[in-house]
Amino acid sequence: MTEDTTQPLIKFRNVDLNYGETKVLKDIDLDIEEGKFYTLLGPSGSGKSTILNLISGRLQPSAGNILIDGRNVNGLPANQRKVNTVFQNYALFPNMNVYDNVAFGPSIKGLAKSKVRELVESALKLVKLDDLSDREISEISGGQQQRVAIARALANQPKVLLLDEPLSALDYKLRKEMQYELRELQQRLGITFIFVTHDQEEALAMSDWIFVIDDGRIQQSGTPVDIYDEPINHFVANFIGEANIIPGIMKEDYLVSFAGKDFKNVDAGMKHNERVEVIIRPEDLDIVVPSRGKLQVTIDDQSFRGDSYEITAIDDAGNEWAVQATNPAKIEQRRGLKFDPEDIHIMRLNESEEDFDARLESYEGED
Ligand SMILES: Nc1ncnc2c1ncn2[C@@H]1O[C@H](COP(=O)(O)OP(=O)(O)OP(=O)(O)O)[C@@H](O)[C@H]1O
Repeated sequence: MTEDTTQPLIKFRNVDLNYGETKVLKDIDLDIEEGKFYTLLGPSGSGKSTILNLISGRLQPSAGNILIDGRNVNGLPANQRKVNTVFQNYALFPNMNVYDNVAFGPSIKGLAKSKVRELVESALKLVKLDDLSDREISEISGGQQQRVAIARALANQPKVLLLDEPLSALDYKLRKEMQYELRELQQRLGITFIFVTHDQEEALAMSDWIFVIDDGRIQQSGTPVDIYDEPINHFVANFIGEANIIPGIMKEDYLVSFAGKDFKNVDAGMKHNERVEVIIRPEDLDIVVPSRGKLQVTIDDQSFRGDSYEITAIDDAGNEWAVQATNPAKIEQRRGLKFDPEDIHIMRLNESEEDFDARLESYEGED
């Protein structure tokens, strides 16, 4: 295996941010590489925008170091960083037309008029607004304003584009379209995007890499598939998609006990009889005739979700299971729950991200 010696574009090492006595960010370590789509995902108040503000230079860390391109930027003001931000409210100038909004950044840098024109035209083309450059901001739609905000940031030719919940003001359909467009734009330009959202579906759909933030800490980082399939703790499992989380005991490698029964699974590397939490996603459960079920359940509730039914079933040990099913079930009927060994995911209690990664690597290497 060849060692990857590429230097991350942005590095946080042991970064804290305090407001007086309040610790808003705690011991943040992160690496951002060039040319990828990163997402900071977490609930309101978790610290996502604060991380963006530290990257852009609007805030300075209370402790720790931030490096951009290998250079320590602690204390370096925002206007000296090759970073631009697109805000949730777009922060456009309402009294200027589309062209002038986009031209603002390059113009105040004192570039020649012809160079400004070139940058503006190219940025507007990228977001497909080149035919609206004379329109006033009040004469374009919300989705178009969103694009102007992106074009305005791109006209500054940033190495990194920071996007702070840029889609949250859009309706569902437009939001889906813009998710696709942003992802496509990032891939075409090859510049680094760092995108903030509290919407897990959006994060899973758009990102190369996700940092899940809660309570001022990075809870887990990884690809969307890794985070969905192998959440490190209760918070991540609940926040990313829906999850059934049941207490269990790892009796030995590849054998877990929960709901009063033993099941084969695919996890290893825990202590003998270690207490764990077991996760099974609702879409990985099937409702079957009782004789084919691994667990016996009674149907408790169900609701129609357009493309599926969400069914709640209670097992004989009293655990409640959410099941995503294509067919309806009958309330109070006795049924079986079916799942495969690989659908059972195990979380240790209080495992650090380093230990978690090392354990996954060591037992995945055994196959
Ligand atoms: N100027 C400030 N003074 C004191 N506390 C602040 C200040 N700005 C932010 N905070 C606190 O810092 C924490 C993190 O805020 P931040 O804006 O980074 O969260 P967020 O994850 O981006 O939330 P949201 O999704 O709601 O924008 C919050 O608890 C917030 O109340």
